[in-house]
Amino acid sequence: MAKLNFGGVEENVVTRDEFPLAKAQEVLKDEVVAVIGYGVQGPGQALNQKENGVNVIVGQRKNSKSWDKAVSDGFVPGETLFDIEEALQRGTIICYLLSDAAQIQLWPTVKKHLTPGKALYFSHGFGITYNEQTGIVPPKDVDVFLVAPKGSGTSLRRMFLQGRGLNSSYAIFQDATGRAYERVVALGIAIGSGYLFETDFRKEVFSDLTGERGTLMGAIQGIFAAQYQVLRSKGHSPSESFNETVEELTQSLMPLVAENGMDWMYANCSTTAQRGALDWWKKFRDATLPVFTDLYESVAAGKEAAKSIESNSKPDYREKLEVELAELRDSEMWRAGKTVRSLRPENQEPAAEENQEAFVEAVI
Ligand SMILES: NC(=O)c1ccc[n+]([C@@H]2O[C@H](COP(=O)([O-])OP(=O)(O)OC[C@H]3O[C@@H](n4cnc5c(N)ncnc54)[C@H](O)[C@@H]3O)[C@@H](O)[C@H]2O)c1
Ligand SMILES: CC(C)(O)[C@@H](O)C(=O)O
Ligand SMILES: [Mg+2]
Ligand SMILES: [Mg+2]
Repeated sequence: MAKLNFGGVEENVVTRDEFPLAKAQEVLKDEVVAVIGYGVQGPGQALNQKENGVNVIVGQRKNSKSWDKAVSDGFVPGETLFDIEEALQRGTIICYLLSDAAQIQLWPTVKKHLTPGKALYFSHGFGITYNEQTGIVPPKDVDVFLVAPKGSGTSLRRMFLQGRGLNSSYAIFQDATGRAYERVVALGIAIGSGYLFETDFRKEVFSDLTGERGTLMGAIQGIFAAQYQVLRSKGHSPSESFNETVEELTQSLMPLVAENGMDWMYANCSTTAQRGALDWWKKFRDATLPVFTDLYESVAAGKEAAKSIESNSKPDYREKLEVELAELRDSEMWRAGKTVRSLRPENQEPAAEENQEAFVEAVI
């Protein structure tokens, strides 16, 4: 394992140089990897493994949209696609990729098939860390580990197809066979990770829940909404407000941050912009610090897990989520965004004009 220096702190990292795909294939050659669940992570992880030469099968409820998707992705019923219980029985490594709430419901069935020497794989520390709420307590004679891609399953698949790799964390909770390390790292490489950094189950779930509620998803929408509201209330048009809040960030400035860091993005903006950003960023940090602290405490106390379990275990949770997503989609800001996206030259097609017209009608 390589030790790399991250801003002055040494950490364990597994790279593809050190653990190439051929080594992963060798480690996994006698395994049957059963991917249980074919939602967002399931397809990315299953297809990448399959194309990386791993013996992978999918377990999914029959008569579901995800079952049909697995078929159209090339998994063959009775050969590489089975109902969940049969896949659990056939698999030597169980990749538990149902939604975190569904993992609770199905746990008694999964547990039944965890015979000695098998491995239980997660992509989140949720089920194990919050086991008082989930009831997920694996038998002692199986390996238990995780590989958590740091991004959407959609990105995992897209980056794989582009010859790139999404980074993932990995953690071992239980090493019953003495092979947990090589198994988890081999899986991490096989699903298409660019590299793997070490964590534990608790840290993975605490950081992940904080990140998605914070800067990655919750905070970013909150900051967008606040700035957009101020600009609109001061008489700026939707197109100007959206461009100055979202479009410029995603299309122009974030790619520069991704490439070479914040100071480099700043250095590629005017000295006027740099002066202002350097003056204001600490005010934003100080204003949001208490919110982030509350958020972390809520995560660490298990309150965020409880809320997710409670709402996502209801039979109509998909419909309820869809109502809330529609609220975002139907807000003026994101309707303006739809028009703005349609105007990108690469998206120019006749439909763009319809969008423009629809938006003009809706806003004026
Ligand atoms: N979505 C992501 O990109 C992402 C990223 C990193 C980690 N993760 C983690 O990966 C795991 C899987 O997440 P996901 O977002 O892919 O899940 P998901 O919400 O897309 O659901 C996965 C599958 O669960 C099935 N399912 C739902 N309820 C069920 C039930 N009661 N019985 C049987 N099947 C049921 C669905 O049909 C679907 O195929 C979770 O632990 C999640 O936290 C997800
Ligand atoms: C893709 C995310 C936000 O990183 C993941 O954590 C999830 O839960 O979907
Ligand atoms: Mg998450
Ligand atoms: Mg995440």
